[in-house]
Parts: sequence; C-alpha cells; structure tokens
Amino acid sequence: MNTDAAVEPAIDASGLTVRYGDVLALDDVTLRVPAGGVCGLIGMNGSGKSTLFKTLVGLVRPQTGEVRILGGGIREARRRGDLAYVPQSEDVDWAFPLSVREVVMMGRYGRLGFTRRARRGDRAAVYEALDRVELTELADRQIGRLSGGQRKRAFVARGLAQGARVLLLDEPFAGVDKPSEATIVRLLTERAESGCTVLVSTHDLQALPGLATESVLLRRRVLLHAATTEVLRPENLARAFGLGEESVA
Ligand SMILES: Nc1ncnc2c1ncn2[C@@H]1O[C@H](COP(=O)(O)OP(=O)(O)OP(=O)(O)O)[C@@H](O)[C@H]1O
Repeated sequence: MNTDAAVEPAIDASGLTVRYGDVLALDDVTLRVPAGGVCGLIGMNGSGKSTLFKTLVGLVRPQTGEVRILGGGIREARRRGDLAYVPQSEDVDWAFPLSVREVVMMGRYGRLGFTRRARRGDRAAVYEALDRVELTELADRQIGRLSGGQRKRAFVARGLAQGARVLLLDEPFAGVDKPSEATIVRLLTERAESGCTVLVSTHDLQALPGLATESVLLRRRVLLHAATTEVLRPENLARAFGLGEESVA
C-alpha cells in the first residue's frame, strides 16, 4: 500500500456493492481517482452512475465497501466544504421556494458560522460563480422558473461557490446548449488545473476527449478505467453499451 499522502487518490472507493431490493446497482466497484484532473464516467442507462455518485457523497449507503475522500471520511470532507455534488435534475425539488442566488449560497453553508449569516467573502464567491455560469441576470428568479440548461448551470455555480476540492457532477450537460456546455467544460478544466478533482458523468461521448483525460466505463462494475482515448475505442464501448460503434456515438 502506498503511504505517501501526496499521491493518495482524491476519490478512493473500494469494493462498493449497492442493492435496491432485488436490483444490484453496483457490484464490487473499486475506483481510485487521483487529485487534480477530470475523470469521465460513462455507461448505459441504469449502469449505476447516479448510484455511484450518491454513494460517494453518502446519500446511499453501500452494503459493502468503503469510500474515502481526500484521505478521510465522506462526512469530514462535506463538513469542510471539500465535496460538491451536482445531482441529476430529477433528484431536485424544483418547486422549492429558493432563488438562484440562494441555491448558489447553499454552496457556502459549510463555511458560514453558526448564525448562517453570509459575509462579504461569501457574497463575493456567489456573485463570481453566478457570473461565471452567466446567470447573474436571473439571480433572483425561483429555481423552478429556469430552463433545463439554466438549472444545471445554477447547480454548477453552487459547486464553484463552494470552492470544493472534489467535484462530482451527474450529467451536467443534459439539456444544456452547446455554448453553455463549452462554458461548463472550461470551468471544470480550470478547476482541475488548479488542483481540484472532478468526476463527471455524461452521455455526450464526443465531448469526452475535450473534457476528461481519463475515463471510467461502468456497467454495474468498472469495466475499464484508462485514458479517455483508450476508453472510447469501439471494442470497449461495445462492452459497456452492448452495441456497435455507430449506435453509441
Ligand atoms: N431508488 C431506487 N430504487 C430502486 N432501484 C433503483 C433506485 N435507483 C436506481 N435504481 C436502479 O439501480 C440501477 C442503477 O441506476 P442508476 O440511476 O444508478 O443508473 P445510471 O447509470 O445513473 O442511469 P442513467 O444513465 O439512466 O441516469 C437501475 O437498474 C435502476 O433502475
């Protein structure tokens, strides 16, 4: 075992098995993602991507296995504000009476004192994050009154405002137009260059090489974790999707 803290993986999941009743969603998944890079997560519908994210943030408890984030427990990482999660849109209650600005401010909660009162630095971080995802003009709008792409960008802004060192994004490009996708890719790349670790699932295989240097093919188990160019080879995609090359591109 490597005991050098400097090379300890930022995301270290070992032997994760998750069952929902009779459904085996994750089967002995082991995944180690080094710090400072973007890792893609791909797999067909129902392959366990969302379950893996939820397990990595502690929303789903695995029947077996363990997760370590930045060398410690999930709860500690969350408490420090080091772990940000952008859920799939279906997992969010869009009727909740919160404005875009308030959602983004939630990213600062781990850093606010017990009074939960935002300080100047918190407001500045929220302002900057909104600006970066180009949502400043919609900051006071209720989150349910946004388009699908704007909703995604609001949650990406929450992750940015949090200043987390590990960012988990579950299909941040779903329903997002190409310019907004390019904006999100640029922001994630910048975060990775400054030392953050990003795990991002996507069905947009064409965008993957421009986004992630390494990728994981999931089909309940990790089929392959390698350089993105290797992962995207037709024979590997065929294993993950059970289809020919044309059908999945
Ligand atoms: N709350 C739940 N209760 C029961 N089964 C579930 C639940 N959540 C997910 N599943 C099942 O677990 C498996 C993995 O689902 P998961 O949502 O993790 O896949 P996914 O790769 O994220 O899919 P998609 O690409 O469609 O978002 C599927 O068979 C799904 O039907």
